[in-house]
Amino acid sequence: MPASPKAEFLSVESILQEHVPADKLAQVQGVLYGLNCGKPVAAVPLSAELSSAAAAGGYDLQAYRFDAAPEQLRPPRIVRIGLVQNSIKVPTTAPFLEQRQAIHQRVRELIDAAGAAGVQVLCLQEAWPMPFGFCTREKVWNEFAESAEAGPSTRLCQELARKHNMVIVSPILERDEAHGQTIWNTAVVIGNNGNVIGKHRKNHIPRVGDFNESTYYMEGNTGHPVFETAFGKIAVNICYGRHHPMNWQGFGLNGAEIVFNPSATVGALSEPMWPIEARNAAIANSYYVGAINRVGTEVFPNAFTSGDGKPAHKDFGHFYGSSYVAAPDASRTPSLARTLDGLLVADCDLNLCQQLKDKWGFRMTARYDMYAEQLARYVQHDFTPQVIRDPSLE
Ligand SMILES: NC(=O)NCCC(=O)O
Repeated sequence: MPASPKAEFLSVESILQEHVPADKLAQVQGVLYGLNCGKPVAAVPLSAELSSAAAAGGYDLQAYRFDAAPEQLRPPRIVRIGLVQNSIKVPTTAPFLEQRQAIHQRVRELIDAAGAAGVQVLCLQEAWPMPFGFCTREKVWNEFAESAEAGPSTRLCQELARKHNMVIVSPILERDEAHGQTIWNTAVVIGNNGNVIGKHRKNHIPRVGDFNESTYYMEGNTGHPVFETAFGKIAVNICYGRHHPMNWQGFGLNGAEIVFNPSATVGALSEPMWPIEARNAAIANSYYVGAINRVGTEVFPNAFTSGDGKPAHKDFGHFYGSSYVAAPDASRTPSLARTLDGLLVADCDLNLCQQLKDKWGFRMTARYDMYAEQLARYVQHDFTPQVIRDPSLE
């Protein structure tokens, strides 16, 4: 009998490993994940202590390495990045403080593991300190919004950034006190000294499926900032922004070397798109992408409808995790599990970005002047599409 689409499985990788004969698996993986410097993306061994802590803590822990070709005039620039995906830890009916504290406790555990693994730049999932209650349209979830500069989640990340000498990207629901308590979907970038370097607000707000986020916050007003950190130039393209190639491009034009894509998305809606979009962005923009998805099924107290004629329900569907890192040379890591919390570690030689620009010349061959001219025309109210109709159709 075919498996029900509702039945959750650990990962595509685990199915391949179980069913593809060992002598064919490397070929299959070579096509699926690409080659980095002519070799499969190599796994990096982590200490036995870290592996035991992951097993005891019930989370997936994987580590890989992306190389660049040796250069004569520059040393390698290797940065160890970490992606964290986590489920909520107590039911959405629990007191909000208890919910946030339980998530904080788990994320502290995962960041401490990343610190012990030597991670230098880490990114958490979208709206990590809260359940993703935006499906409900109930405004009560706004209570989880906090100050980007001084809220409890920023303070926790500042403490951990100092402790581990780590840059931490912390995507939260932001309450902007200075502007009439406006709510934003914001990624706070905390430097390795524990300082807030800056923040980026989600540019594109979904209006699809149960992602009723436009009920809560508006399109961001921070453009495409790149944050120059002690470990490289990073940027954050929050979730639904990954469907917009020009959004990815904006971070590339500002010089990003690593773009994180903290997300919250569910299987029925987007899983076939997930392995493609971030990877394509890495290729097209000659930078690394760390794609992070929430994990687990979150059930809410009150039923809501999806506006599709189907019965009211209390959950969003399954957040399928599957976080991965994609490199500018089209190679990528395998995914973290679809059903477990996880920490993905990847060593990225940033020299690969320039090497791919030199090899493929995507930036150089782009026709920005032509695109700019078309866009300038397109945004005019009297724009008419450039269509040349076959006269024989008359
Ligand atoms: N959080 C969010 O923007 N989700 C939208 C759904 C998707 O982009 O897959």
